[in-house]
Amino acid sequence: MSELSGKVQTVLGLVDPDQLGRTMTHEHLTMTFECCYFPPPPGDEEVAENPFQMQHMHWLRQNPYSCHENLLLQQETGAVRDELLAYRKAGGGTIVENTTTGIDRDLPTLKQLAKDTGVHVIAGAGYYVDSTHTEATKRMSVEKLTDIIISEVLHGADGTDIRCGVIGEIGTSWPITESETKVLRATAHAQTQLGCPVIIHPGRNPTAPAEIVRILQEAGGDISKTVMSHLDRTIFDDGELLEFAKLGSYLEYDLFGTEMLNYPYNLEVDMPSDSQRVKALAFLVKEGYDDKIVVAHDIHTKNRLTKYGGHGYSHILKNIVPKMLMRGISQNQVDKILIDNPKCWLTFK
Ligand SMILES: CCC(=O)NCCS(=O)(=O)O
Repeated sequence: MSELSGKVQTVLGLVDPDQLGRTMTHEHLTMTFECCYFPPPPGDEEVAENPFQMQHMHWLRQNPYSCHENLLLQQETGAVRDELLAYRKAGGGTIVENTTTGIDRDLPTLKQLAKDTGVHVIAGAGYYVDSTHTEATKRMSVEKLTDIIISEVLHGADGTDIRCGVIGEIGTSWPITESETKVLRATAHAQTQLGCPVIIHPGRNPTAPAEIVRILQEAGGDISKTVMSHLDRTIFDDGELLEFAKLGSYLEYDLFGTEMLNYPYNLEVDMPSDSQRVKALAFLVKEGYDDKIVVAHDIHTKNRLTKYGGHGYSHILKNIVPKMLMRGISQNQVDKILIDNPKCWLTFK
């Protein structure tokens, strides 16, 4: 049995799972999203380059990916520190920080934030989507990728001794590319050896989550210890959602606080409102999946910080939980979603 078994690995070391408390399973504290810049609508170029004034905040909420400066969350460590202190005050205990190779993971900053705020921070191993893979990454064998991911968990990542406590978010596009398929296989192999939690970013197609599960399963992955992220922008049909839920992964609704009319990466998608997200959670609870739901905000742009008029990392605790209770999700079920399910997922086998 490894020393990790029965423990959770934070950037400050191993902790007992009971110490985690309320947990957001998918956030970013420092990263860049420049890989996913999307040009502004014609005529909006000026506002796009002049974003941080009150009169531009609505535009920025509608077009978060069309302003270069908005994509540089790594410039806001001071504001994020204040937000984490507020998160603790609101009853939060832990944040899973999903920044992987390709979007500027910064482990020393995560460690400092954990020290400064008392929030448990769990860092992610592995690789984001194909468009961020280097040529060297694309040339690697599954075995080499597996070795790197295992080393990020056992020894530390990016030349530091700071260890990752989950694999992911592992990025995939749609269709899934050859390089992403290798990373998924390596993820499953590493998970088999480590008994660790895995979290996946699916491409923007309703069939993507099931296809990813198939690839992981074929490579020996443990789907019961895997979170499928971003379901709120991926699967919309109740029947399809239940079919996917049967496959046994954790079901993550992680874009709480994001409300936009035109989702630029897939105009077919109608991004749900927070009320619709709560409705989806209530539906899954009614269908018996309360042991499988996890939630988060996936903050990855500046405008979502309270400093810029955004909802911040405490929005779920302050605003969504009361709404969940109003819509028939019991306190016991809320506690499962915020405490028990993340704890179970994050504990090494
Ligand atoms: C790095 C953050 C991230 O990937 N977030 C998901 C954005 S979206 O694919 O849901 O638009």
